[in-house]
Amino acid sequence: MRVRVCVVGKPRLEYARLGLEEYAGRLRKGRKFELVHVREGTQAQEGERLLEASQGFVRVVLDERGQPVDTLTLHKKLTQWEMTGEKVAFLIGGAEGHAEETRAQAHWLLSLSKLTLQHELALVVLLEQLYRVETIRRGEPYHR
Ligand SMILES: C[S@@+](CC[C@H](N)C(=O)[O-])C[C@H]1O[C@@H](n2cnc3c(N)ncnc32)[C@H](O)[C@@H]1O
Repeated sequence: MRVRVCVVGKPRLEYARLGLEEYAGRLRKGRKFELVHVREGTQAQEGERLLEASQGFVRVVLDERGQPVDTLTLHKKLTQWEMTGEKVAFLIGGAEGHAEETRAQAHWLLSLSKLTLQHELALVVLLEQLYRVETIRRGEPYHR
């Protein structure tokens, strides 16, 4: 299955760059994984760019107001989409968060926690969770 992560801007923080490298590297060995950075701008411009980058994909919009899930639920959702041949895109907003229009286009509004995370940190957490799901899919002992 094709999984794309669309994120506003490129990570500037060193820890985020390292986390991104680590988990994006691991993910590229599994499912068809793509990372798309869209240019920063106004909230509306960023929203348009995120929607354009995820055209034709099931859109999972990451937002603290979304549905909180555990890793096994995320795994189940991805498996369902894989079985129906969908491509899935995860959208991470910029410093101002997502525009209302972006949220309105979500197939699923997903929360990583109730806490507001800096967007580069949210990206690293998402990638680690996608990697965790991948290891569950492959029956590897990473997830406990
Ligand atoms: C700094 S946050 C934006 C905060 C903004 N005040 C808001 O109301 O959304 C930047 C991006 O990181 C992601 N993010 C931050 N915390 C999150 C969380 N708890 N769950 C899911 N995504 C989160 C979202 O994609 C969000 O658009």
